[in-house]
Amino acid sequence: SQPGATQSSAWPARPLVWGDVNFLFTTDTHGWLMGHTKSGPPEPNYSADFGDFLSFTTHMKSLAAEKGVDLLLIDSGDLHDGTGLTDGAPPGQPNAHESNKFIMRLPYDVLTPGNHELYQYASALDTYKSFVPHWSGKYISSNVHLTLPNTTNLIPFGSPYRKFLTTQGRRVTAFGVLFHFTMNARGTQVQSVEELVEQPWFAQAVEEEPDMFVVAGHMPVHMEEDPEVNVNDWPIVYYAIRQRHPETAIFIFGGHSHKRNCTVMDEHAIAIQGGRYMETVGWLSANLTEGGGYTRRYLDTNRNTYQYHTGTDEEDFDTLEGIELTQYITQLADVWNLHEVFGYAPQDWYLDRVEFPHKNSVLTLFLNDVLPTVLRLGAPERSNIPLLAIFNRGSIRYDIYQGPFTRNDQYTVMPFKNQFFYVTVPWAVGRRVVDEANKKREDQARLRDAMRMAMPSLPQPSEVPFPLPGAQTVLGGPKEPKEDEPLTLGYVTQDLCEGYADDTPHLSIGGLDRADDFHSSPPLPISDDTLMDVVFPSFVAQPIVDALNRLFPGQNYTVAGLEKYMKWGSEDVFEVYAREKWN
Ligand SMILES: O=c1ccn([C@@H]2O[C@H](COP(=O)(O)O)[C@@H](O)[C@H]2O)c(=O)[nH]1
Repeated sequence: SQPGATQSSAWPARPLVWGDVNFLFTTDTHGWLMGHTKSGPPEPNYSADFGDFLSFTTHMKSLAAEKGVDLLLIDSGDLHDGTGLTDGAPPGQPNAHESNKFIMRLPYDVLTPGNHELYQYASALDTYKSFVPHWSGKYISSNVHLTLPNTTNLIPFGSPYRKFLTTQGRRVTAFGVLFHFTMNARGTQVQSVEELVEQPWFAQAVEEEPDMFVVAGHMPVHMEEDPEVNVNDWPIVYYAIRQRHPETAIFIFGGHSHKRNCTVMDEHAIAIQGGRYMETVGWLSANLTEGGGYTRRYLDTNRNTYQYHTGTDEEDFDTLEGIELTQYITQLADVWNLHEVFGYAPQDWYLDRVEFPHKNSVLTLFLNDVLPTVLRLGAPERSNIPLLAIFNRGSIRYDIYQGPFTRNDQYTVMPFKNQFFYVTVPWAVGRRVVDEANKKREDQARLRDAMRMAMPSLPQPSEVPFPLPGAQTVLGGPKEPKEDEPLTLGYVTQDLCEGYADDTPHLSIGGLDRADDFHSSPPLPISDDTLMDVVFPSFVAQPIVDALNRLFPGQNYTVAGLEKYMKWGSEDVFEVYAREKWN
């Protein structure tokens, strides 16, 4: 792991149960290739870096070969937007250009893009040119297309599908599916999942019966409250395959909601996903031959986990390639100055453990102090005009831990490069913008729910042989800790499949389901006709402009007509604040 990373003191509770077909899977890694290096709990649980992960997968592939079984490695997308390694490149270089070279060192069998691969055309194009070719067909994007500069023809972003033989000779048909993402950059195209399954090439690819279908997709395997994340179109893919092949094994690997979860779809189909930020490596094993059945496990990403499951120790765990990758990651972090300290955070602030406006919520810190401070510093000439700052919750991505606050931390909290725009309106209008913008989101969610109700519901699994024979230890609810075994803080997963699936038992860190909605700074004691500046990030300019036009008819606001509030963008905000207040 990276120099200075605090190692975990926790260990897995029981060995993995291997089947004849096994999977390791990642999703929503968002650039956390350095691992989590802080000492505040639960960070040490996730302290392995991508070099460690490479050593782990190498040992696991060897174990699979020794056992004469298959082991496939899958990723479900969102490789960048989340740390300095992916987003801290010098100006002009597309996100993830360097970090993608690290990912290319891993022996993935199937990868697929997430929505973050498509926000910026420059990164999408760079992925297409510098990353996709390396995978020789393993990077699959069944419903994503792109146009090359100065052309109009849509071409597949990755391969539309992949048919291959596993090392043990099993025939696999694989697809890669992204939810119907609509905020993608001009020059990229995402087909809806309904449209995808109607394509003649899709029907043709599905026609021939393989030993198993493997579908990696950037959509959650469960329903979510938040309309931005509640994009579970898996039943459409599932039915498209099931109609033709009633009993063929289907393995679905989801993502996007940043949670661990699992759904049994029928006796021969299961959908599962790991969490986010390289905190989880998922494990799924199945017997295709002896009466079926599955086991699953959510592994914490630390060296204890990796060594325990590969029967290695500090002496023989690291492979040369793993050590080399760790060193390359360290070097890039040094070259990009990611450990430069901007200030010292006086306490922890959490994203998901407490609710806004709790004093330990990173959202509270951001709205009540960070944003007002930085906006005032950034536009001193407007400091006599009252200010309402609006932001979208999804732009804040992680906790802040007490101690040195570095350039890398700035990217883990707020990686996006969005400008701040403003309009000057009477307070009577300004105070209603946030509610109005959120109302529209709720309307869209209701519409989507109505469409979903029109879809056939999933069959109830009957007598699903879960888990594999020999895996009984996995059942029976959370493992009781031994009296002398102190539990560390971490995830305690309750997914939709049978039994207990966390690999290492923990005291629950808690976690809240939140919508990615709009928030604003506290109300002002001013009269309705006082003019004020409403400031918001460019990423949400369209919904805010729409809300303003509904509230203030006749003004005809347009995104193109908006002015920048200050020179700093969202990626600078925490640096400016930490230098000002924590230094
Ligand atoms: O430029 C950007 C791009 C995205 N966001 C925020 O991120 C979420 C999507 O993140 P997921 O990990 O896919 O959930 C999006 O809804 C925005 O809130 C941003 O702020 N700026």
